Amino acid sequence: MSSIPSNYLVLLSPTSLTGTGLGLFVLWYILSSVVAWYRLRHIPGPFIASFSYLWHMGNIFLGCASPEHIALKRYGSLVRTGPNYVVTDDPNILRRINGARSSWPRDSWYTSSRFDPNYHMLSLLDTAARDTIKAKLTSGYSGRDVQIENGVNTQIEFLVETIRSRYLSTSTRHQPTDLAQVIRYFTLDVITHLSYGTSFGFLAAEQDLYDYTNSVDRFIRAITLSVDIPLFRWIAYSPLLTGIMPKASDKSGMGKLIGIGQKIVNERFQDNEKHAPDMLGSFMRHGATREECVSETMLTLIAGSDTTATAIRSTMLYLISTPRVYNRLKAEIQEAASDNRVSSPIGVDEAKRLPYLQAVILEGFRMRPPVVYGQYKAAPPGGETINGVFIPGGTAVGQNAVAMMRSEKAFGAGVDLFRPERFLECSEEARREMERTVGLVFGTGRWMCAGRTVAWVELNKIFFELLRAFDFQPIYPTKPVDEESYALFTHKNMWVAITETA
Ligand code: HEM
Repeated sequence: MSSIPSNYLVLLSPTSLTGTGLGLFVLWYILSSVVAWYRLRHIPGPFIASFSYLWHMGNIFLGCASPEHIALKRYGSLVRTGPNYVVTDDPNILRRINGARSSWPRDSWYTSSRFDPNYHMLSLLDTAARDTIKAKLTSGYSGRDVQIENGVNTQIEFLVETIRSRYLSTSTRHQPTDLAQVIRYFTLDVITHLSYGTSFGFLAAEQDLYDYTNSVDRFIRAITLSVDIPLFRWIAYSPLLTGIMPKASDKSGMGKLIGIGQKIVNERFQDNEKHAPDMLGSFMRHGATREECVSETMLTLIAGSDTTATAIRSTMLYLISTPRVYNRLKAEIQEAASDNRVSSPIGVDEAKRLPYLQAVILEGFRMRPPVVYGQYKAAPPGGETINGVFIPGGTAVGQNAVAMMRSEKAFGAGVDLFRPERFLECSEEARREMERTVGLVFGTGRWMCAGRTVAWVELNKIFFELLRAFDFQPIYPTKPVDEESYALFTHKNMWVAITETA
């Protein structure tokens, strides 16, 4: 019997097999990186992003996605940020690829907004399936079936009452207040009130119920990695990790909120209670199933709390650090209130008649568009040429909202400065165009944010009511807030002293 020569046995030893495996992996990595680089080599961007996701990973680890995306302006309006990612700050490109008749579907980037086994409107890739579910939800989101303004009024009144009773500083009492957290609780209460007919009571409890906001903060890096990096996305949604995903049976975190939502939905379906004047009632009346109602009401909370909170906190931050703007807005508010031109809380129609308030809201969005980048759509199979640049089929093209909002072409000089006057010192036509561009923070076309009516109602009321009742002063002016940015912003430690309005 012939035996294997000893020099072949050496080749089969564990050390040499590991070495060969490693070598093959390195070879595969180099070849696939070259192939990835080659495909989109004509699109400029950071070199490291042309063959790897390291540019994104760096932003995620350092929490600096916003400044890094703003800095991409130097490469032009179509910039490569990953092997298959391109972002744009050109409003016309975004309108084109997101338009009602566009043939660009959602890229697989969207799947990772899923937080339980069921898909919701935002995570569905199939356009027809997403349109079908959207049709069942539209009346709830748009306010046709839900008294959005009444719901927001109730929560604003409660916020003002709560600040007055708990967070007020006087000449004899110093009461530092973390406005970042107060606003986060407010937006959570608004959205749960509108969705389920009863707020979950974050502000009343004056604490992070079920450790929800803490758990979102703790996992923000892991969540963003699984959103942006295909390999991490695959791992996060593989059967390997189903055990660690949020579950309705969890005692805390997102799972706990899913559990509470599921209980409310189950009770409604048990009693066939379809008439409630909230979003859940509307979804049921328009034929959403029990599972769809659980996922879609939870989505309102995920999509509608930290986004709106970012807009409120950022605008408040710029207001309290810009005395000229603060005083001018305060004067407009006091004049409208003393002339009895406004209700209490102010109505949206009344707020729209206050030009400076409107300019402040737009400028706040411009300085900090709550969704920093993303919303990638996939180029159709044959590819498409945009502004003279060929985009091969399957390339994911997304929005660089922060760079778009800092465009001199769209907003004139001094784009890094908070200056609401830019919306007032121009022709009506120029103002309308700037307003249209700011509106892109909600996306555009067929994919536009479903909850923008809710957000606009909140924003039209909150600054007026906060500044009508109170004055705000940053306690640490050299570091008024801790801010990080991923696909969304996070704000912590926004310590202010709040006093009765002078
Ligand atoms: C200032 C606040 C907000 C901003 C800046 C914002 C921004 C966005 C953006 C950029 C998108 C994605 C658009 C795309 O895919 O191209 C989106 C989608 C969505 N937003 Fe908002 N949003 C805000 C508030 C809200 C609120 C309050 C709600 C809930 C009441 C909400 C619910 C949703 C939903 C359900 C989607 C998915 C829509 C779909 O799949 O068609 N958002 N939002």
